[in-house]
Amino acid sequence: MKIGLLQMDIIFGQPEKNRQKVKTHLENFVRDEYDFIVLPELWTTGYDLTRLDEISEKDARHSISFIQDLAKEYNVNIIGGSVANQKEDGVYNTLFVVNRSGVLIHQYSKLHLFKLMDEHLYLSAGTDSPSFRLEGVQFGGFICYDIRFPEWIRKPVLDGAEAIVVVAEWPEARIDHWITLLRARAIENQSFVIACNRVGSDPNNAFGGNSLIIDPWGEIISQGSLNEEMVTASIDIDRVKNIRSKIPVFDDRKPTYYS
Ligand SMILES: NC(=O)CCC(=O)C(=O)O
Repeated sequence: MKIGLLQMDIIFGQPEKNRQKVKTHLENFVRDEYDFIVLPELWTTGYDLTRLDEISEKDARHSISFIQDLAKEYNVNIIGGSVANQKEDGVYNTLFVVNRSGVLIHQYSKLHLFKLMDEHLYLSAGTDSPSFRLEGVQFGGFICYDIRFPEWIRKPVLDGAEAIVVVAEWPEARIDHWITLLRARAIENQSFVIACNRVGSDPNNAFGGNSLIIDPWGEIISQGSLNEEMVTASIDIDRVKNIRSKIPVFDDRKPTYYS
């Protein structure tokens, strides 16, 4: 299973320019025949939250159909990062997943809003399940700040997830937390972690790249730099079974004592 994390810089508040950027990157990289491409959090708008009324999309329609076309054209599954998704009752930060045939198979709106970046003032928290299944693999899909809540990441894993996908705009100032938390989520859940962060900066933050593909033993298989690039790795999902049989954490849990 070949994965590509599109660790891009995001042009602040310019959805059309960002879509063009993604298109160009895919044109340049598709020859490598990926199975999964992952985009970062809020990749159309960045954190231009004060202008969301103007630049967010009704039901994320435009970006979803854009990703659907790319998925079909390049025969690749796309975890379409997240986009600012305008609904009747507010704007959500929504991750969506499109399969190779261009079918939208999953949506998840960020549950934990990050006050330090003003999300609670402009965005609404979602209530969706993070679980989805694609190409015979069970996934949990999360957005940035969510990784600080291990009990939330655990949920899809208890439902059978073997890989955890994360899309993010994580600042460079806390990049040690990003790496440490993601390695911990991989080790404690004995799952692959596939995490795409952005690079570059906006008026408030410089972002830390370091997109990561981590195996279920916690080893980093591939790590991004601070530059715009495609971070890639091929993973063998059977490694999950192998690690889980070596240290049977899931058999040894004592959930009756945990609440
Ligand atoms: N976009 C986010 O959710 C950022 C989360 C973050 O920076 C953190 O430290 O947590």
